[in-house]
Amino acid sequence: MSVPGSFAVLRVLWLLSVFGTVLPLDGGMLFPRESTSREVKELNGLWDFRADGSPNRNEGFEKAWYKRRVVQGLYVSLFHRIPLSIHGNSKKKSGQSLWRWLSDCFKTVTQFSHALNVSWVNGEKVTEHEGGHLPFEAEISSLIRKEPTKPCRITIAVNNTLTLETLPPGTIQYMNDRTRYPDGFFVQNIYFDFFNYAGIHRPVLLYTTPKVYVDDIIVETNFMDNTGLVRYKVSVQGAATATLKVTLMDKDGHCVASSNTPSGVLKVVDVKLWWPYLMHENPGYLYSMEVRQHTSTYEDVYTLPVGIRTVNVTKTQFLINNKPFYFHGVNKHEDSDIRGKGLDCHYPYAEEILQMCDRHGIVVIDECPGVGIKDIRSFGNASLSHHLVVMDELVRRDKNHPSVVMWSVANEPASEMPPAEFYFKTLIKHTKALDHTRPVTYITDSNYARDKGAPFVDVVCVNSYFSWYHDPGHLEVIPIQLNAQFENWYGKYKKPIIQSEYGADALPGLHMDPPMMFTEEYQNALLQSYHDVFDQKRKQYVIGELIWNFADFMTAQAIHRVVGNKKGIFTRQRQPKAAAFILRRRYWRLANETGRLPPWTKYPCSL
Ligand SMILES: Cc1cc(=O)oc2cc(O[C@@H]3O[C@H](C(=O)O)[C@@H](O)[C@H](O)[C@H]3O)ccc12
Repeated sequence: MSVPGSFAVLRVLWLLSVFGTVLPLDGGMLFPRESTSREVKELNGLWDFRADGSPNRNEGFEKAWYKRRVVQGLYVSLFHRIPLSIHGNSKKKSGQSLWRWLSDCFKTVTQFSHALNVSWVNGEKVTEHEGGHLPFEAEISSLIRKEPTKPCRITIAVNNTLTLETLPPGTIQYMNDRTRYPDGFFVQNIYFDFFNYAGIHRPVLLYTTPKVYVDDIIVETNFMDNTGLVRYKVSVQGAATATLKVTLMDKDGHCVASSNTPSGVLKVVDVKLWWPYLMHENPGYLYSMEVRQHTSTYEDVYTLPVGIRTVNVTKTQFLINNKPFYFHGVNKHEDSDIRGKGLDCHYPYAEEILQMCDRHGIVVIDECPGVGIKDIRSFGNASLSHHLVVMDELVRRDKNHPSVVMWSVANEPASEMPPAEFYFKTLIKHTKALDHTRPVTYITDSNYARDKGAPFVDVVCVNSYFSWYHDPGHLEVIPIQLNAQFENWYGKYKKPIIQSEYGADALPGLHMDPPMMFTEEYQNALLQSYHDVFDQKRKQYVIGELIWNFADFMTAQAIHRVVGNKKGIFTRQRQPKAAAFILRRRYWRLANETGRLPPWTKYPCSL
């Protein structure tokens, strides 16, 4: 790590807001990978943990906890949930936020030639970041200790308080009626339906680069006939000039194209396109782009997986490689029984998950944490500015994933409110300016006639819960209401439509005939009714159906949540409910109709 002439960079891949300022977005955010010039160390495992429960919630800063190990006798692992909500008592209104402090100490790790001595870093503040869903990093070479035997300490303070201007937004509400609540009692109000976990949820990584290094790579792909076109741009930091060698290799490591310039177009003869699973016998084909830069003193090597594919939208279709693609699958949440929030995630998915999707040909709509924008005050300039930065961060992180075919800027905002028009016009224009190769959407549950942001999206994504939240128990309304939903949206906007959420809660093992709400039979019947309508409309302009939800997940406690949301087709422990079999049969039927099955799928996937 302390190789002479190298930078050490601390990368926090995910935690809830650390301090409160937005950093300017310059530089790349390439996923840290090992190479002959780079080392990566994962700092996962047990961290010391301390919640700041002091009356003004500020003791950690006042007493500079970052100057020593934080100890409370409670240890948490990165991938263990920290099920602390911030409901509780606080004496002072100004200091309502509950900070959690985590520290990790370590000594030299043998595979590195020098001392590995990093911390926050050893009492020195290195960075701060607003927003809990996207990675940030800091260069810490100057803070690394020189003596290899001295332990090093990283301290991170995290705070999951949500305000009107955070993403997701929330409010803190004090309950001042002393006949009903104790002194200082407050609650965190949220407008979304998942548990507001605190803590570090994704890997913290320490990695090195040479002082002159490949900072970013942008890749855009296309093809003509059987020639693939890979337009690329490499940014180098640390030197005004550097010599570059860009080599594109196929799966067998054979060079298929190369260049010596920092930007250009690589031509790939007899290209193997990146195809979604079930659209081709060989889905998820990835080339490797090796970028090798050197000066007289430094050499850096970074290898990026590259899938060559195109995405286009017409009035009625979503085209991948000019072939109609039908979205079908699950929405997933970052939640499971043991880990709580971890790598199996949402808003947005973890980089490791996107890498897996790249490899397997799983198509992803990449959504930012703009969920629960319900209060009109969250459409103000401060919120919008932050939202633009979050989209910068998301596109910067995920732009090179072939699996990511569309950006979603929000989920179920109050898009019928007047300020939503300017808000979404600006946000979508900004996102398109960041990436002109992908369509942009947000997920709406507003009425088609009143939605103010829909004119700006490329694909209309609609959530609806007929015979659940509306007309509960009346499955017979689904054909009429779902048909009307589609006709209304398409009639007004002439854009393709995805049913981005539909579903019903089901308690595993609860049965009734005739079906009643919350039984497995009701969930089945509801899905089947929706599917009948999808089967008519997908011949026209409906381009997808995404079930809510892959698995049951934890939420805030509420009278309509029975230890969390039970709309999973799997339980929170990933055991199937009856609906999982309905979905499996349906997806194989769709695949048989429209797809290309890899040879190994013949068994056990027959209907
Ligand atoms: C009360 C309610 C009514 C309604 O019509 O829709 C709706 C949608 C809600 O959130 C979305 O649906 C999922 C669900 O309720 O199961 C959520 O988990 C998801 O995050 C939301 O996109 C909530 C409540 C209502």
